[in-house]
Amino acid sequence: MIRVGVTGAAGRMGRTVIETAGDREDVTVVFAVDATDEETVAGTPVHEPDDIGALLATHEPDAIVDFSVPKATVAFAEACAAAGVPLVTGTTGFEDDQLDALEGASEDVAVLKAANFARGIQALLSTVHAAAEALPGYDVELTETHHNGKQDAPSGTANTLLDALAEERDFEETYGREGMQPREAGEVGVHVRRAGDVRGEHELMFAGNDEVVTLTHRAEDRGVFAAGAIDAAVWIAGRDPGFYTFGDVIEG
Ligand SMILES: NC(=O)C1=CN([C@@H]2O[C@H](COP(=O)(O)OP(=O)(O)OC[C@H]3O[C@@H](n4cnc5c(N)ncnc54)[C@H](OP(=O)(O)O)[C@@H]3O)[C@@H](O)[C@H]2O)C=CC1
Ligand SMILES: O=C(O)C1=N[C@H](C(=O)O)C[C@H](O)C1
Repeated sequence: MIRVGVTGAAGRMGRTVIETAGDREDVTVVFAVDATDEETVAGTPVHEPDDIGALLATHEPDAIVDFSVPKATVAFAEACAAAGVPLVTGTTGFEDDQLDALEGASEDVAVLKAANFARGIQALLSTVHAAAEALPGYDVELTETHHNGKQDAPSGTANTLLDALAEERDFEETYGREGMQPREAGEVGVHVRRAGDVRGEHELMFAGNDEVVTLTHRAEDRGVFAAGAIDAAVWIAGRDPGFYTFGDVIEG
């Protein structure tokens, strides 16, 4: 049984992590942190972000599971590095300097960052490489859909899919189109939709002249992300410092 602290605890994902952990026997939540005014989340008392150093020292958790906002994640990573507590973060929307800060923390402690903790996305990533290799010259367009509360665009997962595609071919991204804007050779259109409470949908289309292949992942419940993040926390407990991905967890 590992002991974790949850940051961003009162958000859509943090709350789901605490609820999911309550149904598992390999993890227990020892503290929760959020900027909210709520006193508890799913029965767990919520502490202020500034308390993170003291919480790490008092509870000595095996890992932190973070779904918050980029600025807060960087502060938590620095506190984790100082306390020697591994960090698992699913937060997305980082600027380059914030990514540098996370990598800096990973010199002192294990840090695992994943834009998507659904196992299906790991399978989709492998398929992207295979499709791009098998379908040279086919046009590619990426569409992602999320709930109306999502802050960052395109999604972290969309960027991860584009990174995977970039390992196979050169392209320029174009974000939406309007007016007289025909498709340029070698571009990948990226399309962002925000509506309702869609948990997260990503579709990568490969189109030739007479055929279309679409690779689609649809998360139907946030529990799928929470389960993967908790699996990552179990995996990272006791690991050496370093910067890890969810792919490392899947590979075992
Ligand atoms: N990797 C993955 O599998 C997934 C990643 N995500 C990502 O996780 C992140 C969170 O998503 P979601 O839960 O939907 O977002 P929410 O906005 O619902 O939750 C974020 C929470 O973080 C809190 N917060 C803000 N500032 C701080 C701070 N300084 N310290 C502690 N908590 C703080 C917010 O509080 P307040 O509202 O009061 O500001 C809020 O409760 C996003 O970046 C999202 O893209 C989401 C789903 C899956
Ligand atoms: O904000 C969300 O909800 C999600 N964010 C992640 C992302 O930006 O890729 C993962 C998932 O799609 C849900």
